[in-house]
Amino acid sequence: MKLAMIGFGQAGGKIVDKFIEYDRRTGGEAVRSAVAVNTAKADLVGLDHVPEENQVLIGQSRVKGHGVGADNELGAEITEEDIDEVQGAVDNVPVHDIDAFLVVAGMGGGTGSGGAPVLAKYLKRIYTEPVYGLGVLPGRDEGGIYTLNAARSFQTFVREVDNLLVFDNDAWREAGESVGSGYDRINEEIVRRFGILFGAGEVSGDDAVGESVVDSSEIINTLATGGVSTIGYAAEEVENPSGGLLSRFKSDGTEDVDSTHATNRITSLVRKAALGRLTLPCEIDSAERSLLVASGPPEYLNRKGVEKGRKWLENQTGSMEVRGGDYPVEDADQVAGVVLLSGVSQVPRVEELQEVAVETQDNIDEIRSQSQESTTELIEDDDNELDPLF
Ligand SMILES: Nc1nc2c(ncn2[C@@H]2O[C@H](COP(=O)(O)OP(=O)(O)OP(=O)(O)O)[C@@H](O)[C@H]2O)c(=O)[nH]1
Repeated sequence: MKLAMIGFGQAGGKIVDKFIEYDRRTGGEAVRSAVAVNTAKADLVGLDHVPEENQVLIGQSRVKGHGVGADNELGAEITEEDIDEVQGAVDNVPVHDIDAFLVVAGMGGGTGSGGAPVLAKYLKRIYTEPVYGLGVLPGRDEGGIYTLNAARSFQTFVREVDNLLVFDNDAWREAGESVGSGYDRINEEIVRRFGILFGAGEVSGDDAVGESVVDSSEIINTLATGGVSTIGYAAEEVENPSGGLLSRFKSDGTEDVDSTHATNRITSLVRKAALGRLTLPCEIDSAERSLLVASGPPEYLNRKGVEKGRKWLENQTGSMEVRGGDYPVEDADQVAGVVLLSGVSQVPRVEELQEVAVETQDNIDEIRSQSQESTTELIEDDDNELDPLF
């Protein structure tokens, strides 16, 4: 799937940077174009891979390159005012060559949380390609203002994008890890999961030696539910055909992979992926549609495994809208199963986020004194009443 990625705010920029690195490392081509937008100059300077001409500093007249300090109302205002500058960078995107936009942002801060929904709305007005979001939820220990930002932004972001893919930092924090210290590890996890999904729809004709390769229209159809999506992943090491003396492949190059074993491995990975830790934990039977991808050396992929995995997912989700296929990666030393659950509705974390946001409004004086940031307008604006999400 060919994507134009736009990273908004610090987390968004870092994750897009990581996606480019992942593509280069794995020979993938999912990121056709990358743009980073920020109100803080230092965050843009820290990027290694997003081309400089595609880095956009907005709000200079308001915050002088110093960021909006978790004020997401200000982040949204600045984005509206400076949307032409963002458009200037989006003009570099070869839109005829992409399948969709992906706007990536942390939901807890000010710039990404405020700006990403504004940009998504704008892109949808201008372009016919789908606009997806990748929203990162803050950890529970980040404080009230981050939760409040996330609750409000999440609501708006879901409304403005064609589908919001969600990653919950909180579900991925390791015991004893402080806020921020695990981001490198977490960002790796994000790009691995989403990278396989997006890479799967990007196998060119020449590489398509898999039995039933996933194409981008299947990903788009799965995401057409709208609402919120989550991803599961599981992998198992295997011996690669080019794996040296111990290789189980014959000297004439033909594979010697036991097909029953390969089938069972795929179905078991699909189960582990769906029942293990999701990017956003949820009840999987609340998914409207799903898609499974089996990736790895082509010799280890087979149609039967994918079919059995699909049947199992149909049973688990109670939906017949389950797509599936494989993503052959010649040099891989793992077989991986990725499950995309789209249009999920029973998500405890989102329900909790909303409750906390409502409580937060009641304790606003306390939060104001804890936060240096101006939250007044955001909280006192009557139009910002919280609506139920599901
Ligand atoms: N997964 C992940 N989450 C991050 C990372 N950096 C920040 N976050 C999360 O994203 C939220 C928003 O932070 P930032 O992206 O730094 O904020 P911003 O959008 O730049 O906004 P301001 O700094 O307020 O201008 C935080 O609450 C964290 O939960 C990162 O590298 N990876």
